[in-house]
Amino acid sequence: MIPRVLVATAVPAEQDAVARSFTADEPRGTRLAGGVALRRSAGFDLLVVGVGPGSAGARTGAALTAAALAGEPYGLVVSAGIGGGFPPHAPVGSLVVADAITAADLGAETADGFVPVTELGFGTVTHRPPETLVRELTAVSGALSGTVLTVSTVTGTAERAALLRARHPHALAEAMEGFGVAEAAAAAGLPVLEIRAVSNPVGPRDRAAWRIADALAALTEGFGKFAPVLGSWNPYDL
Ligand SMILES: O=C(O)c1cccc(C(=O)CC[C@H]2O[C@@H](n3cnc4c(=O)[nH]cnc43)[C@H](O)[C@@H]2O)c1
Repeated sequence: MIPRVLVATAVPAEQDAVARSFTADEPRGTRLAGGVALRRSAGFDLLVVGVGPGSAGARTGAALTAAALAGEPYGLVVSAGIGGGFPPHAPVGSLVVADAITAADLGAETADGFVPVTELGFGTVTHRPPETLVRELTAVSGALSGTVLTVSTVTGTAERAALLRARHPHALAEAMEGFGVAEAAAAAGLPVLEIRAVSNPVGPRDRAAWRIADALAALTEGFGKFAPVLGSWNPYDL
């Protein structure tokens, strides 16, 4: 059976960019418990989950639970939107499909440096999307694949960017929702993907220079190529 797909974006502009890739049918809205608005388009359900991992995790979890209780469970969850790219690995305008979704700052600072929660005996800091699906998506789109970090604070200095790359050598991008969405998916026993279109370099803050329109266009173009793969993906190919 073809899995139902939930696509979580932080803000409506990102949702619109995803929806623009579906030329086939008109979206229709549904209201879930707690006032969560769900937009249904071309077989995909699109949900605005807010900025940051807490909001993203809570709203994604609510939508997954509501769907399961209604007897229409999802089979796949996608965190999508714009993000910062680590230069020169992920240039502005490029598209990144996460092969690992990692909480970059979930842990403790010690005299010997940062310690992730897993080394303190708690939880997880990384979720891994299905390898076969990541391979197929990069093959159809030319997207990059690597680690996407989830941060609660947008990186604003070259020093912080270098520190994150030193700690996570496979990191291509950072954003603020992926790990929250992934935690909700994992709690529901579902696979997760994260897709980011790079709007700005990770490094010294220059918000005026963010190329948001270019990144949103890249997201639309990328989703146009991803949608047929996601729509026909068989979870048993995991
Ligand atoms: O102002 C707009 O038109 C607009 C349109 C779409 C999105 C935005 C956002 O500001 C979304 C914030 C969202 O972006 C992610 N993001 C982007 N760059 C970074 C970064 O360098 N580090 C961390 N996160 C980044 C993040 O996921 C935010 O939720 C505005």
